[in-house]
Amino acid sequence: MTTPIRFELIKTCRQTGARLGILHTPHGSFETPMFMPVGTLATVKTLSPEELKEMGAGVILSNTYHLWLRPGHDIVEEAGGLHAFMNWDRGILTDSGGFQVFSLSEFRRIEEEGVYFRNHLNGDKLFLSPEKAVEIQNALGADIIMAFDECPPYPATYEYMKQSIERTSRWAERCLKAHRRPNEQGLFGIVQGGEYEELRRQSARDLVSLDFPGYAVGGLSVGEPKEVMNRVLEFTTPLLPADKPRYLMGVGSPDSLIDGAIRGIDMFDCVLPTRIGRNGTVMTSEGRVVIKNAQYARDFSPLDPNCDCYTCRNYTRAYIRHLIKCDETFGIRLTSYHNVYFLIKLMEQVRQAIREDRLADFREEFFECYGFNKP
Ligand SMILES: Cc1cccc2c(=O)nc(N)[nH]c12
Repeated sequence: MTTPIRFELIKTCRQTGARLGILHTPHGSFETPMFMPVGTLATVKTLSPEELKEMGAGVILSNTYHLWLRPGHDIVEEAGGLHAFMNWDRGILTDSGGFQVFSLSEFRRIEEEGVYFRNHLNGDKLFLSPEKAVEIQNALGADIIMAFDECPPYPATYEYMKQSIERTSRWAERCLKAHRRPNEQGLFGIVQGGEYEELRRQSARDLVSLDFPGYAVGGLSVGEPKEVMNRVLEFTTPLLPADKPRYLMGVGSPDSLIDGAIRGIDMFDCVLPTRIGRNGTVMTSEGRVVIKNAQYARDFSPLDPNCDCYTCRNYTRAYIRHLIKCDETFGIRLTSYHNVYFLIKLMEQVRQAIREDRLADFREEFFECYGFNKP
């Protein structure tokens, strides 16, 4: 069987153990560690594929649950799959829908066969199973698809977590059996187990024994403190094969991307840049800027003096503040463009620091400027 997804390890940072790699996919090869912008409904909100390409995006996300409901995976399949439908010819990854069911829908019941819940748009009763989640993703045609998992709430008891990861492992095996296009779409397993090292070990052991082409660390970025996330990564990533990609789901903020890379993560995704961009908050090399604040009314400097993106080269804080205050759509396009660009460029700096074996030094410099070390 030809593997559609291959991870090439280029080097390991001597200072931190972070990895520099290349993720080879049927739609191109992309350097890691990488940030993947989220385009839930087949669009990275307000940004065009050309803009995403010019900023260097390689793999973008879309979502099984949402596209199943609207427009329907059958329509996307008839369009020729997600790449044709959204005019994106680089990499696409779809999440399996499990997480969205738990975070979006009311009234849900989890059974061995799958999850019963209500459509968050109209209240209709729905059922999603490992087989259905893979069928939808096979129709959508992403290069990387995710196993159907339960992302337990945080915190969860050891007992609840144990029965949850054992079911998630059984679901993962069912996903592998249901996968119709293993030569074109790489199916990743999702390691769960919360903050319990023993359960993370058991989940990783189960999934690695099924030999997935890649692995995600799930169940994080669900409200746990950052030190819990970092501790869980410290004992989880070493359990995963060094020659396979490691994807930390739903992360994240600039500091979490750096700390995740240091702990051996290769791929990240998060709605943060476009979500906070839509309410006028931007990430800059000197920390977050809430552009609506009155202090920027006459500030004719760029959002970020150290950024060379389209927004920062052409517009001022005063102008962008004006647009956001007036609910002008162009305003959130400018903030979203800058925020996605900021995280993609941050990962370029992380990769360069790995090449130079100085990611720990880079972390200190970045945290100092960004304000994470400030009391
Ligand atoms: C999107 C996301 C964020 C955070 C965690 C998870 C998870 O555990 N499982 C899935 N399928 N998705 C997740």
